[in-house]
Amino acid sequence: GYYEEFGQKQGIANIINDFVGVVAADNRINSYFAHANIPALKAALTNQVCEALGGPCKYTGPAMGPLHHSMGVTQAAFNALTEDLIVAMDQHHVSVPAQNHLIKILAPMSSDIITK
Ligand code: HEM
Repeated sequence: GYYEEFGQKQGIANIINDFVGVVAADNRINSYFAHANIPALKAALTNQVCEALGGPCKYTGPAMGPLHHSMGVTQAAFNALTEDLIVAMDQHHVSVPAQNHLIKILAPMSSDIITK
């Protein structure tokens, strides 16, 4: 399954680690993360992606809407973040079908996350 293709929880954690690094270096969106708790963000994203891919993890944080509600996330920022995730998945040689599977799960969350 896709969970195995991503390298299970450790593989996902490695991809998320690099993804957050790509975001931090991305001047289009890194200002959103200026005050973020990066270790907590990495742990939460790892659990969320692991669960979404059918792994034995559970994301226990707030729902996406309330969490991002006051951040003023734009469509352009959402798209940039998605591009950064693809960069990180490419770096880890995740296959295109597996990448598309994850993007298809995340894309509908944009309606809760984009508020501006
Ligand atoms: C499908 C897309 C997204 C998902 C799945 C997602 C997921 C998450 C999760 C799970 C957290 C919680 C971290 C924690 O509990 O500590 C979080 C926080 C956050 N997200 Fe997102 N997010 C998405 C899109 C975005 C976008 C597009 C932006 C802005 C460009 C953004 C900005 C933030 C910020 C600034 C935080 C707060 C970090 C902190 O205060 O410590 N997110 N996101």
